Amino acid sequence: MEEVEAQESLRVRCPVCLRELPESRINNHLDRCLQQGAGSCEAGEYPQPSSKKMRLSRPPNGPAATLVFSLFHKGRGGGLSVVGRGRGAGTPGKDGESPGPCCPELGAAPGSCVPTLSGESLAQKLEGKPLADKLRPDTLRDFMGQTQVLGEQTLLRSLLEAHEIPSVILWGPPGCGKTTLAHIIANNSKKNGTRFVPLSATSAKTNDVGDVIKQAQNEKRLFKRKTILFIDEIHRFNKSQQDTFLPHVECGTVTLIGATTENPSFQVNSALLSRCRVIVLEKLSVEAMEAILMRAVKSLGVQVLGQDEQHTGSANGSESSEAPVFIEKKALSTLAYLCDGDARSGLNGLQLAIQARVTAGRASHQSPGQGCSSNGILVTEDHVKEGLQRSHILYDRAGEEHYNCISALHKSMRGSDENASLYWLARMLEGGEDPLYVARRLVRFASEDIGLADPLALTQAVAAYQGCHFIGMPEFLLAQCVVYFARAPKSIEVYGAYNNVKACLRNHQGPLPPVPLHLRNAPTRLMKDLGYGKGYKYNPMYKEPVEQAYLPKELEGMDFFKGRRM
Ligand SMILES: Nc1ncnc2c1ncn2[C@@H]1O[C@H](COP(=O)(O)OP(=O)(O)OP(=O)(O)O)[C@@H](O)[C@H]1O
Repeated sequence: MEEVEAQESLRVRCPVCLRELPESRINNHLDRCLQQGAGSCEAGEYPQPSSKKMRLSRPPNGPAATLVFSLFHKGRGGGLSVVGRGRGAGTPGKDGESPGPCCPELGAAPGSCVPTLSGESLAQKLEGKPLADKLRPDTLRDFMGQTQVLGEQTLLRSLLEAHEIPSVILWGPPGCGKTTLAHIIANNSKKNGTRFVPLSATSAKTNDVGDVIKQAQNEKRLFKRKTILFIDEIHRFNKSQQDTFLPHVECGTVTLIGATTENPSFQVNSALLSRCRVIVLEKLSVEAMEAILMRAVKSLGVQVLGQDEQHTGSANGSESSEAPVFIEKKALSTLAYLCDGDARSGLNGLQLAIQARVTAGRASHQSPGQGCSSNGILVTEDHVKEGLQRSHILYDRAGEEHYNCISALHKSMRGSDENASLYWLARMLEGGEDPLYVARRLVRFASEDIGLADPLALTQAVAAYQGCHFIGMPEFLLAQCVVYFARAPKSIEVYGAYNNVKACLRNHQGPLPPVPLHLRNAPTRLMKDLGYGKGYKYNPMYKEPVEQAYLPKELEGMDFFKGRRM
């Protein structure tokens, strides 16, 4: 009797649904949980997430495997999310296959599928989640470009086809498909029962990682099931957070997929890096972008107009009562160019342009004579340009581009190339860079690179910095300063000499030499008695140059400007 009570009081957590149960019931519960799916959980016994951030959403009649082992949800503020794979707008059908017919003739890459977006009207299709999210591909067939790492005969492709996923770091610029690729790997690996757990390093805590690891250990031990841990923006974890999963990657408890826009050699713990393959994704090519955009317009039911075609009649034979929508082919090509290899920007730009036109079309329909054509709505190249937030396209303020551009500006000024200097400045400011960030760099440049060759440069830089505080967009103010600096004579004399002093201090063996007594101030009697200030020659009292040592004895004759003793 006592033994039964003891068993009842000992509670263990089911590794599948995370529910805590008496030990005596765990085996039966597990069998049900695994064989019949989440539905086997008795009423009211559906798992409660262990952490607040953990979301377990259950597809209406989905199997347990779908509940626990899938899903991939991209969210920038995501935290730990193990999300059930519901069939929302644009989500694929069973087994990761995209619904809807394969339509290679639509201009997308051969074999690509056009997802059917839910919603009756175009306006409804454009509502809710961003188009880029709705259209995130689930299969490699719809993943465009990046053939250097995913083309036929590449290592990664063979591994994916063999369901052998090594630990990888996906490194590439924003919107090039890192999360999408991880999403595809998730779908792929689900087929052999591998769990996929996504975390976002922007909000996940070390405890969240610990929870995932614990669960992965249980899964491995009890069911021989593998876990893939996807960490978005892995560079945001500090080195010690990265250390928490290092041993578990090493012993195979989890396969790690990290995504980063930052150079992993600086941002990822070197021990971790040496256990992962680094896959470098590139900005998407214009052709790949065109294919992505083409897939998007087809999924929206928007018709593409060639150069000389007129927009008449209904788009795509739509029977809907709303006006048909057309887009110029040129508009798509321009968008593909301007989005600078960032598919998210391209798709967002397309969505904004179409949305704006549809809204304007509706308004003019209500008050005729304001530009609505009875033949339908046309989206042109200009509309698409408007829809693009250039700031998000040309320049990535948070990423590597930020450092690349400021470095290019600094070097152009140093090289006295006023055209290049202005170009890099404009590229940053037009891309939305913080003017104060540039101004601070100018202050540094004035002292490091111009120095005493033109001491006024520093005054200019500080004035430019202050000016930035006074006016909204101080581009001309900064431009003036940048051109002044590009044209100014340069001197690194002080910069070099100071570095020599720093090196001298760093390399000094033993305690630093004391300040010579004659250079010390002697405000008290005691200090005077100790010899402070004794023998000091007050220069204004002498007509001729004063012979006096100012450096410690050991450094006598040192010339930091030449970096050696005289
Ligand atoms: N290679 C691709 N093929 C098809 N669609 C893509 C591709 N890359 C990106 N996309 C589209 O762009 C959207 C954004 O891509 P994704 O989230 O994968 O970018 P990312 O590289 O992870 O960016 P970030 O670093 O900003 O998170 C996806 O939802 C998808 O619709």
